[in-house]
Amino acid sequence: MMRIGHGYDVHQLVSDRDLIIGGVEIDYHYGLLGHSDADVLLHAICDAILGALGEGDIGKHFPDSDPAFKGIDSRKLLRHVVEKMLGSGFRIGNLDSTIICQRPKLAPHIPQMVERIAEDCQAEIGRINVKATTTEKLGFTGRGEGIAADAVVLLEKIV
Ligand SMILES: Nc1ccn([C@@H]2O[C@H](COP(=O)(O)O)[C@@H](O)[C@H]2O)c(=O)n1
Ligand SMILES: C[C@@]1(CO)OP(=O)(O)OP(=O)(O)OC[C@H]1O
Repeated sequence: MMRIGHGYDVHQLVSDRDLIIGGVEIDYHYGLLGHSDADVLLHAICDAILGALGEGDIGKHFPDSDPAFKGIDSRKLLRHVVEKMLGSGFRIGNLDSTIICQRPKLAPHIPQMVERIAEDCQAEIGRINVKATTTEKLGFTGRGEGIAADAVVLLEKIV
């Protein structure tokens, strides 16, 4: 049996915050604003896995009203979601994702993001794909007001 899920997230870019995407800290003069570390890609991936499991979304499992999640490393949230997935008898078939970001240039950081996501998902590197695109300076991402990410995941039943 297979299950498909999709996730999408957006965070605002502001000064005085670290920029953490895909579990990787990126040197930049703006960072993403959020209750957690605001890792927009990992949030989209959590939502995709939860969606495939029919388990709602990240806000249901980790409410931003709960101080326990303030400033939390989103890799911890992803690992928690992955434990839930494995506990339900599923593993990652493959995962594809896109970071929608005008600046900074993300390509040099993508291999490290893939490594960390694969580790947290308990999946082989070959099952994980991360892409980046600008929006040719159009829209809120193009103006550098925020970064968006989306993710699609296929889960396979463990036999
Ligand atoms: N923040 C970004 C956005 C894109 N890239 C890479 O640039 C290539 C071209 O992007 P388009 O917007 O023209 O689709 C693509 O290969 C992206 O991986 C990037 O490194 N950082
Ligand atoms: C992750 C959580 C919880 O700290 O906070 P944020 O970092 O604001 O992120 P968001 O994508 O709005 O998702 C859900 C939240 O509950």
